[in-house]
Amino acid sequence: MSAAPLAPPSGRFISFEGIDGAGKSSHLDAVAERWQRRGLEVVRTREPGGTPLAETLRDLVLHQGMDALTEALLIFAARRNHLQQCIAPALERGAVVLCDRFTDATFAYQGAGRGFDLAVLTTLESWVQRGPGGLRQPDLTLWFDLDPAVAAQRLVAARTPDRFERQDEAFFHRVRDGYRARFEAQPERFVRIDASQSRDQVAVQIAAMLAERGW
Ligand SMILES: Nc1ncnc2c1ncn2[C@@H]1O[C@H](COP(=O)(O)OP(=O)(O)OP(=O)(O)O)[C@@H](O)[C@H]1O
Ligand SMILES: Cc1cn([C@H]2C[C@H](O)[C@@H](COP(=O)(O)O)O2)c(=O)[nH]c1=O
Repeated sequence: MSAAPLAPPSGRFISFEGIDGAGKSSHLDAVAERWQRRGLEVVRTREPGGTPLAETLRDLVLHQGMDALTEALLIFAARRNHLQQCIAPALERGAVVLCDRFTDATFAYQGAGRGFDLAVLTTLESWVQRGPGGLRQPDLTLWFDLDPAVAAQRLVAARTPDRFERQDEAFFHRVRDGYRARFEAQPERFVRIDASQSRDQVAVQIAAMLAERGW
């Protein structure tokens, strides 16, 4: 008997998460190409960013000094605009949305990394992400889990660091712990990817995870 045909995940919202340098972006592109080859509309986007307004806010957040509350408010303002202008319309059209980071990053970076009040983040999340169907969250989140020391080595050669990438290793240990806490709290939404492996081995993990879902 032949296997059931693969059904690409129309109208699904998939986020890619992890500390800086974990390897998300490379694999997001590969997943997008896989589904585009099958004729699916794929929207590749990122946070902060994804719309002209949100990209302007991204530039401020990544390059201007500010306190933690200002940072959190700008990130959620960018997210609100991104959800309204880009993500929600794409999902309604039946596209699959692949987003390089979403709100788990805010809980990991602003919450665990900066020590910002998690209750305030939860309130902002509910204001910004509430829609007709309830709180908008990714359907699936791929967490690229990597030791911060390894991520830092990968990034050294890659580019000039922004405000977050200049943080010390202790900051990224806290961010990683923040991601782990999200992963443990919502195991049904998350898949942990062992990002310490080679690019090819990481691609195999992702392919296996997609195959499990028939995607
Ligand atoms: N499995 C891997 N092994 C070794 N190097 C890798 C691996 N995956 C990615 N890299 C390299 O590490 C660097 C960071 O990768 P990438 O930009 O995909 O990470 P990222 O998680 O998207 O980072 P950021 O969030 O900071 O943009 C790049 O130079 C990339 O070529
Ligand atoms: C969504 C989001 C992002 N950040 C930080 C994490 C990264 O250091 C940068 C984005 O850069 P990338 O190269 O596109 O990964 O922004 C954050 O602190 N909080 C967030 O909610």
